[in-house]
Amino acid sequence: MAAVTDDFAKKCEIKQNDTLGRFVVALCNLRAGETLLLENPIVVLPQMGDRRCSKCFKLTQSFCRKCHLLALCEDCSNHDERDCRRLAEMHFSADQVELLQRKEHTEIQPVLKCLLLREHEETLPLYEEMSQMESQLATRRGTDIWKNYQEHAFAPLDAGGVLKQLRGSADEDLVQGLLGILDINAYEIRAPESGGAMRGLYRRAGLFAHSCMPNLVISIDDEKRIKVYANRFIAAGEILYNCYTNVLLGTEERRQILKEGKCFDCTCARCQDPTELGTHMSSFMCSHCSCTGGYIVRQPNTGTWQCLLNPEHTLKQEFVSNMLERAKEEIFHARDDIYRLELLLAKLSRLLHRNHFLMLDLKQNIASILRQILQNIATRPNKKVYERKIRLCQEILLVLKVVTPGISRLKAIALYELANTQAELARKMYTEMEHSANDLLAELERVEVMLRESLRMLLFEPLATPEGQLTRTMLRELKELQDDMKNLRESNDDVVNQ
Ligand SMILES: C[S@@+](CC[C@H](N)C(=O)[O-])C[C@H]1O[C@@H](n2cnc3c(N)ncnc32)[C@H](O)[C@@H]1O
Repeated sequence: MAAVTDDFAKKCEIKQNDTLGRFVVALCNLRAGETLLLENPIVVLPQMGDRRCSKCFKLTQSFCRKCHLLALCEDCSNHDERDCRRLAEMHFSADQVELLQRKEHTEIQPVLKCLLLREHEETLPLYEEMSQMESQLATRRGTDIWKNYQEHAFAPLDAGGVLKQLRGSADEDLVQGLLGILDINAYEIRAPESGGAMRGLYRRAGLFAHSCMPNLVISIDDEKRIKVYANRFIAAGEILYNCYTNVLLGTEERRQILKEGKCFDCTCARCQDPTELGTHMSSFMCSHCSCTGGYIVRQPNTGTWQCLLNPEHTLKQEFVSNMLERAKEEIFHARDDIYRLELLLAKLSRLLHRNHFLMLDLKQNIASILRQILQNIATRPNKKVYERKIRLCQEILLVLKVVTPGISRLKAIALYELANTQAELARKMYTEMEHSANDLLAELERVEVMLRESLRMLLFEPLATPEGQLTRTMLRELKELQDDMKNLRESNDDVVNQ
């Protein structure tokens, strides 16, 4: 059952306008890191196309043997008793069950879970609140996603006789509306299997408007409870913004995801700025010979790609789209191969700005492979491997500092990676006698500053999250670092006193 903390009522106000629909503003000044909302989900559902056990959420193709309609894996013996009983009393024929259980009709499950909220007195208020949420029904009508839901949710639910057995009426618009509400409002949550994802719908957390420069951080713990906190000081009256997409994508990509997935055009400061706040995360290098150092950016009003130094130097949209498609494909094929990734990075650096989102993607890929190499003691990596990873972390951090100012998980993790690698390199150089004890101490002092900065951001994360766990590891590592520094200082004092 969804529980909302008092924080939201005390610190937030729900407003409405023509552009945003309902949105949330701060009722009072908020400190960086201050919690605004802790909330349990109304429903937890698989991502589109997946089928998950109603009890443990593992991927499955099995169904409950009593109700026949809700998924239940072989390891679980039961799911919500009320839902099971309600569906079992509908007594579907073998043909109906066969239709409703078909592999391709995965979207039946989310619709059923939502409609079942309406069947019980206790959950009816949740259903009513959920049905107030934005569904973008009119915008989605007749689109591909509508047709997909028609085929894999409404048609089988209708033909299988489920809709007419439910308490209230349920027509095509209701089914499409519920699926729209999930697509527009649900948050991605971690699935039981590593790297997997599913969705959670929250009463209050779904009300925050979007900005590509958000002032909120969203974190969902292992119990699927959402925590929303301020990433910077927020003055009373400011609109509270979450980011619905990946901040490390370029403007066109972010806007396309928002348009297709959430049905609106983002007008935030970053989307309006052709240089993306000076980061050039979507800029091309101007290859005109008279134009060294010129960057070609997309003008948001006209959509033309023009050099900032010389506006006559332009690129055609078709060239840009094809080039990016090709680059994405090459990155995909080069994944896990550090040599190919480095070669691609060098090749693309002649076409794309060093901070272009695809360059950042490549740099993150390379940094992650370098992490694995450095963790493997047997490979005895040389100094250059550490230095390359440090350089990449620094380059990524420079961009993150602009696009995720304030408290940021991404920035905290990049800083931790940098600090860790710098500490390892300093220790290695000391062991190999390339560093004196004083050099090592100075380096570890710099690392300590970075670790503390990273920890200051991660301390707001709930413990039952990967970042919360990382915080524990970091606290231990910080203590070990401080012990090392103490020993180094003491051994220095011994030398001086002799
Ligand atoms: C998760 S809902 C937010 C709550 C919603 N406004 C409501 O009334 O229930 C997302 C929807 O809010 C609107 N929205 C959110 N952020 C927006 C923005 N920056 N610009 C325009 N519309 C926005 C869009 O209609 C979008 O589909």
